[in-house]
Amino acid sequence: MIQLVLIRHGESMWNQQNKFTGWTDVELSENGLIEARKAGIVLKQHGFTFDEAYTSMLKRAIRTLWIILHEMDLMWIPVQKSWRLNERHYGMLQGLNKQETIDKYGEEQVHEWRRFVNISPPPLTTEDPRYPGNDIKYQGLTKEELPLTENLAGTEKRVREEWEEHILPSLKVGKKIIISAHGNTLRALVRYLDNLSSDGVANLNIPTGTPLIYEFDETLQPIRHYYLSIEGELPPSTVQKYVHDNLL
Ligand SMILES: O=C(O)[C@H](O)COP(=O)(O)O
Repeated sequence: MIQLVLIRHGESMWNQQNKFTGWTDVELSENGLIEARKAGIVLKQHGFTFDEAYTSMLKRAIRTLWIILHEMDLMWIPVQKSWRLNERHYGMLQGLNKQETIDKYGEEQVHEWRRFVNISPPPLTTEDPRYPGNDIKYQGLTKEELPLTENLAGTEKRVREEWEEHILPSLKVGKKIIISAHGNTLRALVRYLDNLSSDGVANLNIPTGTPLIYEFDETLQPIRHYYLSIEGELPPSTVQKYVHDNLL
């Protein structure tokens, strides 16, 4: 049986302030730092270890991974950072408070922007300071790869590229892998792994800082998945969703 560990970064400063974050490079909150440390302790206590790690270009996911690997004395393993694992880009919504956006545009429009696969929030212009083309982290990306906004289909496409190009080949040769990423990139991966419809993940909100363990058979077909806590396995249905997701 092959295992894969997925973890959404610990609570960020903008999760705490209920703001649309996307590619904005915000820090973890104090609570998020504690969540990341707990995740490392839980994974170590339950006998997990890793050969490789994958994360995004955003510090909230990178620092979550660093804290976990530090707790497990695994800071020496190779870490692949990729923009393809970045959170979904939220366009002009980045930096806006989620509740204020609902008050302005209505719950239905905000739900469409957040969870409809083929709907994108209003786009940035290339002059906007939030445009990734103005960020040295993304200097290697083509103009087509640099988002002004993004729908979930676009997020899924780039996550699948990273999965097929780097992560799956490593799993196939028996590498033990952890992926530290974001709410929508992990929803995209879960949808792909479990072959779910877009409706199947519309109400799936992956909690921050809680290890999600996937088990595969020898043909890399998913057998089951569960969240891991100090007490052990938690069925997905029992996991306390992240607060801000419940606000919307
Ligand atoms: O980018 C964000 O704002 C959050 O991390 C995910 O937001 P969502 O749950 O509204 O997609």
